[in-house]
Amino acid sequence: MGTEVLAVENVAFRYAGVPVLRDVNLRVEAASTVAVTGANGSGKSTLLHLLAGVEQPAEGSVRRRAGCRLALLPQRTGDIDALPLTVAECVRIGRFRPRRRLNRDDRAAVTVIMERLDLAHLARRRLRELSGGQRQRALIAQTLVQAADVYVLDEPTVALDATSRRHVHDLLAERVRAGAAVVFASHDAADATLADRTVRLTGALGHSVGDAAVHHGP
Ligand SMILES: Nc1ncnc2c1ncn2[C@@H]1O[C@H](COP(=O)(O)OP(=O)(O)OP(=O)(O)O)[C@@H](O)[C@H]1O
Repeated sequence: MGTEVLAVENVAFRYAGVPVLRDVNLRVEAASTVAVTGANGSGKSTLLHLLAGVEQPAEGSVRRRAGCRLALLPQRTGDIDALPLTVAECVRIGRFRPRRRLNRDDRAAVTVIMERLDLAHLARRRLRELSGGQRQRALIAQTLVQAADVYVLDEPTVALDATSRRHVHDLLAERVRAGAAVVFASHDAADATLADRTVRLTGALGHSVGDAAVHHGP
């Protein structure tokens, strides 16, 4: 077994008393990929928020390895579109540290990720002037430019064309080969074939109670 970076044990979660997840168990190891699948409303985003510490479980525990650096790509909301940010500024935010200017490594990482995600020609364009897929690429770049031990991505490729999707898959595979863990949500079962392990949230009774079934291997 690999080194554990994140673990979810017997977790339950409720929004204002309404159960969304129960009995969820998940172990995330370094240098591995975990897919979280399930229908709309089954609790994928909620589970990712618990992993990232954005939400706290009602029951059970979420453990993160000490010092674990986590980069989160939230599911797209309209909020970001209203910000007066250029693509380059959006990506640089991924390297932001309080009271420190971006150094040469930071700037090089920004340049590389923008090239890899075909964003260089859009660097000065404002996010709100972009197509949905272009904007999603900018946000993925902001996440992947971070030096993280775990990348948690909520439906990263949902708005992307086949070429961009392949670029993102290649980048994620590289991060894993370099020792990071990747956890991503998808409602596309085919995406799960990319993962070493899949957590399927079944949304029992067709509504919002998700049970996790963990399968090993693609
Ligand atoms: N802030 C909230 N307050 C109350 N209920 C919420 C909130 N966010 C999500 N829910 C509910 O929790 C359930 C799980 O939502 P979640 O967003 O985790 O699902 P999902 O699997 O990510 O869905 P999708 O595939 O549509 O993105 C849904 O029934 C949803 O209505």
